[in-house]
Amino acid sequence: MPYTNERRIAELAIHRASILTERVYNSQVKGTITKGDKSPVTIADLGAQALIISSITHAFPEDSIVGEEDSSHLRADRPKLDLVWGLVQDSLEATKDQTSELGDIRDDEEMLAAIDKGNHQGGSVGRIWALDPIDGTLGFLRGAQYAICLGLMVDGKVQVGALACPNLPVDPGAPGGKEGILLSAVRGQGATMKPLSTPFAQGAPISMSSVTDFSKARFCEGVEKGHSSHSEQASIAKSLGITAPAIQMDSQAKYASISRGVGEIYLRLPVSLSYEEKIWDHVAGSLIVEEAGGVVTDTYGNELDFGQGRTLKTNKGIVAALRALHPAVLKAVQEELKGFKL
Ligand SMILES: Nc1ncnc2c1ncn2[C@@H]1O[C@H](COP(=O)(O)O)[C@@H](OP(=O)(O)O)[C@H]1O
Ligand SMILES: [Mg+2]
Ligand SMILES: [Mg+2]
Ligand SMILES: [Mg+2]
Repeated sequence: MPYTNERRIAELAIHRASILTERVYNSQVKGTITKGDKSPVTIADLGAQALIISSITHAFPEDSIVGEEDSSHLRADRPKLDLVWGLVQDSLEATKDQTSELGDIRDDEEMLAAIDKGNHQGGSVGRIWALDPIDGTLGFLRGAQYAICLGLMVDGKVQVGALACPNLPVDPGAPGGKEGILLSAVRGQGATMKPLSTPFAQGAPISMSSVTDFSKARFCEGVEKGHSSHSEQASIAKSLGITAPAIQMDSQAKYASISRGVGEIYLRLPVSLSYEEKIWDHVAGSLIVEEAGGVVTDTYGNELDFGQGRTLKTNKGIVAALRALHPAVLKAVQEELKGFKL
């Protein structure tokens, strides 16, 4: 089957990174830095990016990588660099049985170089991985949902996607139970899920819910009001006859959630006309939802065009829904946004 090895390496790489992010999540020291756009990045984002990029480079040395972060802050801050290098070494040690498949990192210089290999500009030619080492950094800092997200685009089209959601329950029916899931998909081969604690296990196929009655449907949205318009999303839900309150969570855990039947719709309506969605915020999640029986478009009803560079330049917002519900959801979105100058 095509992309079997890419899927396996993607799953193992994000699992390896999750050992580091969970260690930081459970510790007091997050080492938060505020980036130029005022958003936060932590030592966990940087360590996870290093581990994943070095794993991908080991397995597929010819491939390019678009990663969210860069090493500039670490190069200017020796104590933070030492902290990240220590965490990376611990995670390499914890996964040393995977060194032949995922490779090693010899020293802190090699770690910094791995982080910076994510500086590719993207585009519609060749094999390009898109990586979000921690999606939902604000959720991560709040002790809520976050996701480690990795996908492979070939000539601008997503072919492989993998998501680790360390804080989603393994059994959605038992929210207090064991946490941590690993989802993946290959285009045309379906989506699967397994506990994050068993990355070598065979994943179980997942599919979206079969609820087609809006009065029983649920929609997901982000927590951050600055990232999507809650008021417009509420008004759309009302116009569709949705009565259940919105399921709010940070990160691509929303895509993970609807792809395994918890919620039927994910809306991300733009709050500003100028913001361009980043490809790493959608590559993995959108493929997993499509392979689980959903449709993902922007608010114009257009496919997401991942071949435009590091951002989804030609798209605005996200409308993800169960295939049978998508046309009605899109119509309601477009009605609501009429005055917004789409
Ligand atoms: N104005 C904006 N509109 C939409 N998304 C935004 C935004 N500002 C930041 N984001 C993105 O929203 C992502 C989190 O999504 P959500 O709000 O669904 O949890 C962030 O990912 P990171 O946390 O990886 O930086 C960031 O890329
Ligand atoms: Mg960020
Ligand atoms: Mg993100
Ligand atoms: Mg991120």
